Amino acid sequence: MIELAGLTKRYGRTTAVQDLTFSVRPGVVTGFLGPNGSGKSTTMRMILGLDHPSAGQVRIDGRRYHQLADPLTHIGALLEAKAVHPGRTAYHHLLCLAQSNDIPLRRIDDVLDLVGLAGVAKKRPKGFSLGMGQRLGIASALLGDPRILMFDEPVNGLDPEGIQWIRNLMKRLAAEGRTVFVSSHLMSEMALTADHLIVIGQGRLLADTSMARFIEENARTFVRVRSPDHERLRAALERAGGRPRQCPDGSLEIEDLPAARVGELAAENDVVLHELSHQQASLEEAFMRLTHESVEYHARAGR
Ligand SMILES: Nc1ncnc2c1ncn2[C@@H]1O[C@H](COP(=O)(O)OP(=O)(O)OP(=O)(O)O)[C@@H](O)[C@H]1O
Repeated sequence: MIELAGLTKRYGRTTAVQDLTFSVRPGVVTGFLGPNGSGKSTTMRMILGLDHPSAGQVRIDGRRYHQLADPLTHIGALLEAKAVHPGRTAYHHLLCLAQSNDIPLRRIDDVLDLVGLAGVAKKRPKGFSLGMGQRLGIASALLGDPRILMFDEPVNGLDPEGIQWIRNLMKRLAAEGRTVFVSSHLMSEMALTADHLIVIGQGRLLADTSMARFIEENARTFVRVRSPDHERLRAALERAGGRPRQCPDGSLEIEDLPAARVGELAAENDVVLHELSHQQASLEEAFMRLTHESVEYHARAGR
């Protein structure tokens, strides 16, 4: 478990992170979302003890990062995929990490296998593709077999196969009972991966909730209906207490009647339907609504 209490970071006049209090729990993938510059990387660096908080604290399984005897066996992280010595082979890179953290050397082959890099273990990372670099970063994070994993933008720049591989890996790690904390700008990907969400804006906590609840609370769901006889349909919907909205494409949107009721009303009134669909709001829409103000603030400040 990762626990943040009143975590704050100021850089001169900029407050990058302000009074963040939340916990990241084991057994689920927790997504970490926020607009550009909202403080995600700064928060992650403080969790790893790479940045010193101006106020507040972070606990990793109840202890500060610097109090952990062999940190890599408690928490593994991928922050900068390219933070690898270019002159060392993939194997040698992992060997240095294992030796300096008292990790059994057999773990090197295990993680190389796990991330699919066994065949290039003796190659230097400077020739690696972006996807291979990410895999080596993930191998480093997994080397100490930690119960907590943290990934900053792990799918950045990856192809669909690489993205799917990382998604399945995260889910598997969480299913093993580990704590998985991951940031991403790809909303559609986050919607498929995360069970729980932490959302920040301008360094402050905006939401700490399940994925389903976040979407339900921050985005609109409605029924879309299309008919060649939409005036009669509209009248029937209004008689039933609905308030259909006419869209420019000729369809009607109804927020206050369920799809089944709209279908029944159409049948009762002999109205032909060309479309009847429940429109599920997306994570992206929910995120945009919630963070709109912080983005606006930045745009105004920029001007
Ligand atoms: N070392 C630093 N010195 C000064 N300001 C910094 C430093 N690191 C971050 N900041 C500022 O703190 C704020 C938060 O930055 P941070 O990189 O944590 O955001 P982020 O959410 O990770 O952004 P992105 O999604 O763009 O990666 C920004 O205003 C940034 O300019």
